Amino acid sequence: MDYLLSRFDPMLSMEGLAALITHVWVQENEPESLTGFLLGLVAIASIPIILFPSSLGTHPVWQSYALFVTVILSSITVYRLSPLHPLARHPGPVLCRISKLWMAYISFRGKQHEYFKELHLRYGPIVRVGPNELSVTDKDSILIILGKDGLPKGPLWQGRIITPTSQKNKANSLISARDLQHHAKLRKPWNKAFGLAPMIDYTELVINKSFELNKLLLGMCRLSCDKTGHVDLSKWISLFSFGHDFGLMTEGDKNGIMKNMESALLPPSISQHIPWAALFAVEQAKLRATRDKKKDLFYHLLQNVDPESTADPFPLIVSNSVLAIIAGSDTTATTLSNIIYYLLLYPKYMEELRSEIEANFPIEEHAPIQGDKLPAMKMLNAIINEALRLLPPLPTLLQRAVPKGSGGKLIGHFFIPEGTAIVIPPYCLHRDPRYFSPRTEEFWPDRWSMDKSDDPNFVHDASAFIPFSHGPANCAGKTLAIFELRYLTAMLVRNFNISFQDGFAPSVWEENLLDRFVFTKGPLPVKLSPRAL
Ligand code: HEM
Repeated sequence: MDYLLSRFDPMLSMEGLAALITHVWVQENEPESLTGFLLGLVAIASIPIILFPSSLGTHPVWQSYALFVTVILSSITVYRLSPLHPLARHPGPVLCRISKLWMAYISFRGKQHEYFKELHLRYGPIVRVGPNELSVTDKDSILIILGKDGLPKGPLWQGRIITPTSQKNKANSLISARDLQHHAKLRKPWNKAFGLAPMIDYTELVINKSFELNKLLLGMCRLSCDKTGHVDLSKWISLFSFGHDFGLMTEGDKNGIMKNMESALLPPSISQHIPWAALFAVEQAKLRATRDKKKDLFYHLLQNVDPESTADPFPLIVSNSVLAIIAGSDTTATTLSNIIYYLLLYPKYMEELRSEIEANFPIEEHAPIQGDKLPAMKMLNAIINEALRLLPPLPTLLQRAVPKGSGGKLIGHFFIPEGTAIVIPPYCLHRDPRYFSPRTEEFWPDRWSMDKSDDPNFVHDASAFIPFSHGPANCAGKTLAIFELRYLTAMLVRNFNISFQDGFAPSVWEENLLDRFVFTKGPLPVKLSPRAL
């Protein structure tokens, strides 16, 4: 005893105690600012040093800090792995249960969607993918989590806040609004801006943009002596989608905006901020506010601004222009490129689709592609759906969270404690044989037109098909996106013969798809020749 007392060090003992108390406090009160949190830790760890300076005679100061860090990390690890943790009953890899750092690494590698699929295969429909996070692939949970009376957005939006330039812009960003009422308020102008009348204006803009792309591609074919253009179709499709009348298709990406945007998707997929986008948005907003009178999305959003909530529409248009660019361009461009990729991989469907398009808009007669006929074209829509099923452009992180103070939520047989984040990964649901089989992993558009009664083993559960998410925070631009997908696919397939360039290994396309919250893609080198000049 005397020996123990003689070895007792008040500074180190208090350091250990401070670390345990800090862990308990952090558990209850999640810090919002990383800098504030780190400064707080240094301040707490310094208290024992200030109170017991005499101990410094026997220990260097760094030992005191090292002990604090070791105790707090060990305490967190033990608690997260222990049966005392509220999510202890849910299976998941040890590294995921200990820390989010492991998932940040997986995210960095870009194959998060495949990792989630492996986890669900190994552990079942509910997997613990983070210390306080679950991933769920039971389709019955979709309504409970994403539906009308579902949960607000999850903590990932805390870190992904776009337009961080000012509080005003933050408060106006629809996609990162975590409070249900605030989200509903911000969503109203978007819903109106995608109503029937505005959609007529947008379809005209999409048709003009498609003509522009058609003309550019034809021009490239004409330039070569064999009338065959060698192009990276993925790049041109991106210019088309991102172009949204920013002149990128005709002038090219002179300022590297698109390139910047793609590289800017990596940091937020790990830590989360895209400041350059705010600058571009401010430019766009100025342009819109001063001289541009086109009846595009910005025009309609401004028309529907709630005058009580935003006297000055500028912050609204800034955050919305970033949102429209980010939410709408990569998603549409990747899906369009995926559709062409699958059609090149499965020429049978290219031919069937071409016959359907020709039957409606014969190329010899120069019949214009009519938007109102597209929804009834079975093969066209089956092909689009099948590409969205296999490669949903937002593959993994549809995230919601049980709010603190709510008391928790019952999801099926499971009670989910407050503070838990829940992910519904479309990529995993879409490739789950419980919902789509047979040929679950194959591109098989016919599944969309088959009659269930033809084959008792045939499963096609469209309620598990959620490329645009579900509920009050689903994709606001879905109608526009679907129109763009239908129109441009029909135009390209009718007007051009398309094939992979020699030497391009098609498998590289899927290898290059990286899950950076939305998919980013690599080049799609194709040969194009006009079907009628
Ligand atoms: C193929 C194309 C597209 C796909 C697959 C897609 C998919 C999605 C998904 C999965 C979400 C997330 C919803 C959630 O967290 O539950 C979303 C949100 C959103 N999308 Fe799209 N999107 C596409 C194109 C577009 C376009 C063209 C626009 C508009 C220009 C757009 C605007 C938005 C907006 C504003 C949100 C946020 C909605 C909210 O938080 O209420 N999207 N989209």
